[in-house]
Amino acid sequence: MADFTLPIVNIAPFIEGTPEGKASVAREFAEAFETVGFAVITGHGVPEPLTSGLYGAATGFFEAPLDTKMTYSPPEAAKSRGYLPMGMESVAKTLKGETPPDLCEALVFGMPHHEGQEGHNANYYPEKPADFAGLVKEYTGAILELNAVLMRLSALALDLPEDYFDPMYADPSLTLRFVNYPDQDEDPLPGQLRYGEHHDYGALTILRQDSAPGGLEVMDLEGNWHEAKVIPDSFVINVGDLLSRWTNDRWRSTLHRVSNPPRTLTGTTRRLSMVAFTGPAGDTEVTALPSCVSEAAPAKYEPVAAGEYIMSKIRASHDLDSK
Ligand SMILES: O=C(O)CCC(=O)C(=O)O
Ligand SMILES: [Fe+2]
Repeated sequence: MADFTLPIVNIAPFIEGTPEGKASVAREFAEAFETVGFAVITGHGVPEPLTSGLYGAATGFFEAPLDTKMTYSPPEAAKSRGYLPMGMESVAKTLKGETPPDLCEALVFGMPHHEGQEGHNANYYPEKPADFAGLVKEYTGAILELNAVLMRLSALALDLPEDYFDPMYADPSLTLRFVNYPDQDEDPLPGQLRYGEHHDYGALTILRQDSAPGGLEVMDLEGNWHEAKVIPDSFVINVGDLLSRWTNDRWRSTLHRVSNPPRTLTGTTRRLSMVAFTGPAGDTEVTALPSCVSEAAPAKYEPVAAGEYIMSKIRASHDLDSK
């Protein structure tokens, strides 16, 4: 347990763009995703004041009374936007059937520039703190820029031309999920966690976590859970089911969860994460990448449309498929 660390990859040499720098970052990226399915990236170029400003705004939102927060909860059953109070979601249901609700509340945004387009609902932007909407839009732009870099890096790491994914990411998908894990005044139920074990659904997830106790844990190949240490000014990147499937399982979509803080701690253990789930345009047909199939390793999966695949996972997490 003590010696497990997620691979740390400084991507600045890729962004700066010498061929040797790019090739060496791509090798580190490939190694991380083929073995652990996670990497911690530094040198990413997202301005720290933007990230920490938004972190502060999201913290302020969750401090509002529940009835204020509920005014941002949408009417539809499978909620992929707005406020999701505690008790709404049990993410481990996607794997294990009935499980107790996760000990978190969330505020979710879809892509600002998709709002109002067919198949895309409007976002709910809190009025307070002031300029939350502006910060969300600015951060979305910065994360999409980073994601475009990461997908070019992914292409090289998968032995594809650097611009291979560009057409599928001209109009990418992005869901921004702010998650608040409150203090736990009462004992959790048996098996109840801050966020149950799960795989992410999409392509790359870009996560900013904070250093409060009761944090992200990642499963290794032997089935042991390990704490993901928090590196300042970094993002945790992981491979979701869609990207793993795209690579014909060459890259791992690794099981992870958020643990409860130890009951012995006094003082606050409240934790806030900012999670960006990214993917290609919703109508992208995801079929095994040419560099990931061979006679010895034929394609394992049927082609799927990216957007439909992710929606089916969201429905399962809300237990709607069985109703
Ligand atoms: O809060 C975290 O560190 C991870 C959250 C997570 O895994 C998710 O939202 O999918
Ligand atoms: Fe996750």
